[in-house]
Amino acid sequence: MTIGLGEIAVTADEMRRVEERIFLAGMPVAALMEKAAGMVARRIQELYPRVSTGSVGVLVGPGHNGGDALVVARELHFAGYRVVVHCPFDRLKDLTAQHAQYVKNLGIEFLETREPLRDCSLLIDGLFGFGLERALTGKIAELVDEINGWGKSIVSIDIPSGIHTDTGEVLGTAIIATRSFCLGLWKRAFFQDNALPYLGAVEKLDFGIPPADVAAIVGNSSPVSLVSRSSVRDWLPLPRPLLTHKYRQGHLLLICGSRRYAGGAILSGLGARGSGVGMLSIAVPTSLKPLLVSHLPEALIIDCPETETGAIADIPADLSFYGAIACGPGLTLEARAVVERVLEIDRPVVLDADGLNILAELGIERVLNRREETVLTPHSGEFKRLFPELSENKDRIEMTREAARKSGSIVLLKGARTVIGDSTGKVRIIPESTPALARGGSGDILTGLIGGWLVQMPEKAVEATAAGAYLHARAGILAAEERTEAGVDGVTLANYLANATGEALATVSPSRE
Ligand SMILES: NC(=O)C1=CN([C@@H]2O[C@H](COP(=O)(O)OP(=O)(O)OC[C@H]3O[C@@H](n4cnc5c(N)ncnc54)[C@H](OP(=O)(O)O)[C@@H]3O)[C@@H](O)[C@H]2O)[C@@H](O)CC1
Ligand SMILES: Nc1ncnc2c1ncn2[C@@H]1O[C@H](COP(=O)(O)OP(=O)(O)O)[C@@H](O)[C@H]1O
Ligand SMILES: [K+]
Repeated sequence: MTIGLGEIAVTADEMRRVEERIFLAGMPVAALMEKAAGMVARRIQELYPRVSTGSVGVLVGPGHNGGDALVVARELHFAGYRVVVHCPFDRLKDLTAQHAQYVKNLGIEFLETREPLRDCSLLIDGLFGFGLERALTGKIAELVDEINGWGKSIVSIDIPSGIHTDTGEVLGTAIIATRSFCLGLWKRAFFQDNALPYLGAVEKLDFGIPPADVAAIVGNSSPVSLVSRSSVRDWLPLPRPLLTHKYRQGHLLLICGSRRYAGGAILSGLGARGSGVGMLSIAVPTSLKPLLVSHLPEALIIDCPETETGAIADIPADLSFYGAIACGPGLTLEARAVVERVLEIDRPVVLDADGLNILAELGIERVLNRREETVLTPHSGEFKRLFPELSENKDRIEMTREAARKSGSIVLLKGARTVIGDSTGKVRIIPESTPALARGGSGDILTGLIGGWLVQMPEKAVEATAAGAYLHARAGILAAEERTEAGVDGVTLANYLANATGEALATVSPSRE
């Protein structure tokens, strides 16, 4: 897209309004369906060649998703596939009904019952698209459940039927697709954790939506955008100026660890190292100092007096000396006084783990009026403690947006798809990641990494947060590709950060020549 929005993820309502503009401008509805479904049919032929594919069963719903499916059935039939159609609905929208009539007249078999679909090797799901608003029930729900049980390859058109386009919720039940072709613009569900198990491999088919129409509908609101490699490249303060020195490349203070949780401090330090930060100081309980020195020889270790149980009691340093502070991993709830002190300082702060749990005890108002940016990085459990009134919401995108607004902070909600909201209402999503990161310690790396970028670009706190989260996910993906999903421990993940950064920097940038 060239409208300055980058890639965005839209709601069903936004998609409908964009579509309406296109129709109003004169594009016939049937022509748009022909374009979109034609692309689906071509991709199916590429991915499932006729010679190696048995018969194809096409599930047709009552709306235009069903119309798309009928166009696909027709095109596959012309391409020589054996195609059968199952449409368990009496009333179809006009355009869909017309396609159904033509497909019947071509001699394509319409199955009365679902049983014969078992003989197909590929199923096309055109039951419901973004028009689905209520739960699947009765015979349709039974059909979906039975088909899922067969374990066949299923290609969903636009979105797996039964998935809510915006929230990704399962409405009653939903098709578990092998592959989903999202039509035109990414729908939000493609980035909602709830929907991930249903989507299979995902691909967007771009059938030529004028950017001006997208901008007219989405541009003036607060769009949900996807963090891309090229945007990360543009945000990172790299390459560095030739004339620089370590104090110009940011001085980050990490506050982390306790006698009980020493590893969190090391991993946060390794994450910060991955940002290339100029100077790194790490405040830890005094008994952890030798350990930290041995793992992070370049860091200045501030040994802090300890409480009886080995938490940081106080930090013997002027906190305003540092460019930014990242605080939380492994602290335990005993470090409350330390977190209170950090929140008083006019410096950008990243708060994670026990830093967040302590903030939940103090009350979220504590960060509302901070003069410098606060970045909160909760996983869903920490989010619930911080924003209990929002946690009933099923929509991770909207709940992150609301949390950011309420706290006047940048809120990064961790998960399979990480969501970042800022106090202006904008939301950014990390579009891909790997379950290899679902492992203790991955989050500690992220805290240090975001802190490291934040201190190098304090005036662009949202971008620093988004770049950190993007590179963290990419490092996980690259590490898992080489070492399997079982091989991505925290230290390994930290080592792959440089690969992820290199990959982002290698993206071609015509504007930078
Ligand atoms: N984006 C684009 O530009 C393009 C979009 N295109 C395609 O159009 C699709 C959207 O089409 P759509 O609006 O007709 O809605 P769709 O998803 O087919 O379903 C709505 C139908 O289902 C019914 N229904 C709903 N819930 C139900 C339930 N639980 N149980 C039973 N029935 C239920 C509902 O009936 P009603 O609520 O009126 O009773 C209505 O009839 C989109 O996903 C894409 O594939 C392309 O062709 C061209 C380019
Ligand atoms: N299924 C998953 N897919 C992708 N990323 C995941 C998944 N599960 C967890 N992650 C990522 O791993 C990290 C875990 O962080 P966190 O829960 O704080 O763990 P810890 O505190 O043990 O390090 C987060 O960045 C999160 O987004
Ligand atoms: K569908």
